[in-house]
Amino acid sequence: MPLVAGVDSSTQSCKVVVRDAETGALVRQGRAPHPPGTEVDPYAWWEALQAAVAEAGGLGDVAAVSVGGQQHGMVCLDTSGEVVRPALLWNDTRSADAARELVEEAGGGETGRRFWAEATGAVPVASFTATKLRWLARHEPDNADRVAAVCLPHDWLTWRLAGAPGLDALRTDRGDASGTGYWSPRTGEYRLDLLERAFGRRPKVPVVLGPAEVAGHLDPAVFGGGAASGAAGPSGGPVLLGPGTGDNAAAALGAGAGPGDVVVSIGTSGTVFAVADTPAADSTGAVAGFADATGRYLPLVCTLNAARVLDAAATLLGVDLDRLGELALSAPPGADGLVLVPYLEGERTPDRPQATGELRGLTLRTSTPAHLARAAVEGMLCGLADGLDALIAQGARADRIILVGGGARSAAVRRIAPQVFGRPVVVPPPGEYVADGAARQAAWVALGGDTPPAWSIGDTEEYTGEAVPAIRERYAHARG
Ligand SMILES: Nc1ncnc2c1ncn2[C@@H]1O[C@H](COP(=O)(O)OP(=O)(O)O)[C@@H](O)[C@H]1O
Ligand SMILES: O=C(CO)[C@@H](O)[C@H](O)COP(=O)(O)O
Repeated sequence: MPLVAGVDSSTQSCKVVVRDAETGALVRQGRAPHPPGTEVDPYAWWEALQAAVAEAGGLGDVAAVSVGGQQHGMVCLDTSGEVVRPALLWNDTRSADAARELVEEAGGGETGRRFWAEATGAVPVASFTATKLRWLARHEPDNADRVAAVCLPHDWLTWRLAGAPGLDALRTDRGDASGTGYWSPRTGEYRLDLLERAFGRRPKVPVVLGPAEVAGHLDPAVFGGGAASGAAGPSGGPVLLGPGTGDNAAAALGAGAGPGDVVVSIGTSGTVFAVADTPAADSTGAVAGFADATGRYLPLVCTLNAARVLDAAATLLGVDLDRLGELALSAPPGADGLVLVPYLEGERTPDRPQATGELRGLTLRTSTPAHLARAAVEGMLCGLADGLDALIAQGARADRIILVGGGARSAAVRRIAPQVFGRPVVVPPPGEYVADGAARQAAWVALGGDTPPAWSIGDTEEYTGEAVPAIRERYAHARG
């Protein structure tokens, strides 16, 4: 019974699961928080990973480990492998002007957007690594001069697990490479010319591995040495490191998404994505044509405002998340016309990095905690419903909608989602689907084979409900 470990180094926390490689059965798990903010010292992720591994009972008996991580974050390293500056995260919008510049320089308007969509699968927005590099070159030239290599959060953590053995040992995978803005999912090659266009030169980038290739071996020294601390695999051999991937690609693997499935993930980000056999190139910029973790593609829509909209509404009302959900369910569908456009961190889809949130339809009748709670849940879901429309417009089938992420733990979200989406949603048992996907990849690396091992995700629950079109109509009017 070989064991494997999967890591989810996401925006708010690090989660580690240890599972049976063959059956997928959960053996143990751990988690540790990440610091807040959109600019984070990567060593904070490293410390959280170590704490989460310790809580999960160490890695001494696992055959392989894979890391799933928040996408796009810019981790810059100097020639000695030291971090040049804190990482800029996917939800840091300071590079919005850089994104606009890159589109302008490619011809602007539809021409510029089409250029990028065809070259890299996606139109640049502030989230993507290429725009952050442009920002760095413009605003911090001294730091930019020190950059010898650029990589992403999961690449850096995998490299640290290997003992940080020199910049040539940096590895990534197709899924995360596809969120940089300088890698083409269609050709499977870097576009170093576009990296140079963004940054002014070509720092080293990680080698892109195939879905089950070995990225290296766990360094015996990283957890203090000795087999019990994770120095050696169960048979005394080295612990394999999987290629890892971006958190959404890992969630697709963890939730067992297949043809016809659309995954809606409600974490810090809201994402709507499908596994596809062909790459996407949406010049409107709504759908990012990423790659997945199995050799296929992952067309994806991402909003900046998801579970934290619920956190913010709960704070405003002075209640916890369970009470927020009860309040939301006690108000009528449509909240009697109260609409929250929840652009609390600006927004990425639609591309409005400077936007702020708006509450519309306040009356004496709607000025209640229940109405506000309902408007928060509905507003967040409306942003995701727009994403679902965009994905379908790009050819995705949506035979089944699978709801995952921290926000899916809310009964109100699960019950209101069908009214907003106009379709039933399927909810797997509460779990850490990104970490699970990373673990499934690790099992694939450990066991070999052409496809990942077949793991069951357990019994799903289906939530149904009549569509309430007025919710989206009023939202569309309010968001403009
Ligand atoms: N019972 C719950 N009801 C509503 N939201 C919840 C609940 N439990 C967790 N969450 C939300 O989940 C979010 C974290 O989700 P997660 O998927 O772990 O995020 P990330 O992967 O971005 O770090 C938090 O913002 C929190 O509000
Ligand atoms: O930017 C994207 C996808 O393009 C985000 O989905 C990040 O990958 C962060 O994910 P979470 O931490 O919210 O799961």
